[in-house]
Amino acid sequence: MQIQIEQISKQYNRKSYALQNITLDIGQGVCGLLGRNGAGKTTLMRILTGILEASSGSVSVDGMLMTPKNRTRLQSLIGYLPQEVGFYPNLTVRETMDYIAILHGVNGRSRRAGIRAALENVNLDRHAEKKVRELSGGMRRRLGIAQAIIHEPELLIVDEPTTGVDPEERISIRNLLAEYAGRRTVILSTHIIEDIAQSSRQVAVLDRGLLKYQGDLGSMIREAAGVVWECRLPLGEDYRSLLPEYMLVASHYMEDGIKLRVLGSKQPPVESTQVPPTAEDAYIWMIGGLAQ
Ligand SMILES: Nc1ncnc2c1ncn2[C@@H]1O[C@H](COP(=O)(O)OP(=O)(O)OP(=O)(O)O)[C@@H](O)[C@H]1O
Repeated sequence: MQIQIEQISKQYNRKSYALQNITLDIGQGVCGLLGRNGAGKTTLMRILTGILEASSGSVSVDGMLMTPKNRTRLQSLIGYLPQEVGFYPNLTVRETMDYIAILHGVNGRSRRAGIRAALENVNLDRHAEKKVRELSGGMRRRLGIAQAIIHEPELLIVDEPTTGVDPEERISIRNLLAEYAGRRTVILSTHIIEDIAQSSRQVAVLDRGLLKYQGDLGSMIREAAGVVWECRLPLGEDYRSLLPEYMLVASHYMEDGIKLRVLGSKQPPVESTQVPPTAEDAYIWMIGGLAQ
């Protein structure tokens, strides 16, 4: 499936842009949409699903423009997992799926088979008779994915699927999304680089409504070549005043000093060596540093 986003802008008010002139082509596989809170990820995803209208620009899916006339047809090809899904706590997993399948118009025998397949896909089949209120955070996220794939969409859009889940669940969610993307397109938003590092063929970085990068992860990492430094400072030194122009990636306090990983185009004026960039370095470099 090919998704073309052309010059999309969105203003919720007249003062600022949530998205500004975003042009992005997305193909088969996992596309990681990276950005910190407020970057515009949810806004872009909602526009892609047809829930929200852009202020200007266009979206087309396999050549079909997202217009009011085409919306229902296109939405039948799209599955969406928002950040928060309002499940009924007293329904069981199976009842929840049944309810959602009916809303999608999946009926009869194909409904039962579809529910079974979706629950198997997310490893919830053994918990089908559990009440939603008895599920862990990670299991709820997996139920969210199951409801989004009940109609076997060609395009699956998931908004921050690993937020608030433990590390083991996070890996399991990443794997099942990668597996789903084997034959289809998955757009996954996150602010956690590890969520996309293994599986994403394409990466897009949003920052304050602007598209800072689109391409593959390897090229994104190369963008930060030559700007990553490991520095050593004596304990007690204030690195913020010594290195005010550098972006901090990590700091480690050791018994014999402070080890820092910083980003900057020139060698820092302290004991330092240049090191190869990681995906995280490249991401922080692109968004101009982490919020302090
Ligand atoms: N309904 C709304 N009305 C007004 N402003 C909004 C609305 N929804 C989002 N915004 C603003 O648009 C910008 C982008 O928000 P958006 O939720 O798309 O970002 P995000 O990258 O998904 O962040 P998060 O991960 O925190 O959800 C933010 O400045 C946000 O405050």
